[in-house]
Amino acid sequence: GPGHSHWSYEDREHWGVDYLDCGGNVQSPINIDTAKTIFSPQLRPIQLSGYSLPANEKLSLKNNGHTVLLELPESLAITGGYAQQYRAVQLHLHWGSSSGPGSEHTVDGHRFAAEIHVVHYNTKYDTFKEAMVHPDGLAVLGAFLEVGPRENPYYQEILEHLHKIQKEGEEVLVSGFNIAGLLPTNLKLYFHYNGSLTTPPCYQTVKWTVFNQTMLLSHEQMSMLVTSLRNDDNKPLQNNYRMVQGMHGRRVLASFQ
Ligand SMILES: NS(=O)(=O)c1c(F)c(F)c(SCCc2ccc(C(=O)O)cc2)c(F)c1NC1CCCCCCC1
Ligand SMILES: [Zn+2]
Repeated sequence: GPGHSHWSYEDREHWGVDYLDCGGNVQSPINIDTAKTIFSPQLRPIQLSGYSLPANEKLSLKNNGHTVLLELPESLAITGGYAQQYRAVQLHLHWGSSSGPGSEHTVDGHRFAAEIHVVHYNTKYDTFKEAMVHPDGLAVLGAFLEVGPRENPYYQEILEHLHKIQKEGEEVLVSGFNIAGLLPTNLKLYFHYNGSLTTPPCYQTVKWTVFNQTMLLSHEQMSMLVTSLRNDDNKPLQNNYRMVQGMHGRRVLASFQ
């Protein structure tokens, strides 16, 4: 992955020593205080294109020691809701453990069981690496995951492979499917704010969208997510979320009242 020295969620308080941006004022994740959000009717529904991939398209699913990461082709694009076009790079998850939740963003202090991030870059830049150092360079679509009454077939497309990539560095090819199924059906209701990558190098170059509608997985699926993977110390890969960061005067916009 991108060259950076060893870091872990245990020493998250020291990231700012090696990575200056991690100590900045435009950091993510944040607590979304719904009493302080600004209703912004000009925020249009998010529109996705190219998200439905044929089964003969093979995608790399990797345990990188910090999360499970699904590489995405640039044919997936955000074509509505942002001022410019963004194309997909990868998606990954954040989760807790069997004894507690692990979303990165919180809403009114509530931490959800887990959270998906679909990372995109602004196509006005030639490459993702170029884009990720510019303030309008990245767009991440986030959604919360909770336990619900039945199995989620879209998440099963990822979770059913986790037992093959238990160790850090292991990867497997998975068949294409409709990636949009990993995100809420209602793409009109969301929070929007300027923030950062939630991992070193913490670049403050992300326009965040956090959907209001939560994704539901079965209890068995959530358990699969929180127990299958190991980190680079061969310990359980759990609680891979950063603590919420200060707003420093930032406001969160809401596309709904
Ligand atoms: N929430 S987030 O979007 O900030 C985020 C995290 F919180 C993450 F924790 C991660 S994983 C840690 C970074 C990393 C490590 C190894 C590899 C590899 O071996 O391929 C790749 C990445 C992770 F990959 C991402 N997304 C990445 C940010 C890391 C640098 C650029 C890669 C694309 C976006
Ligand atoms: Zn993330």
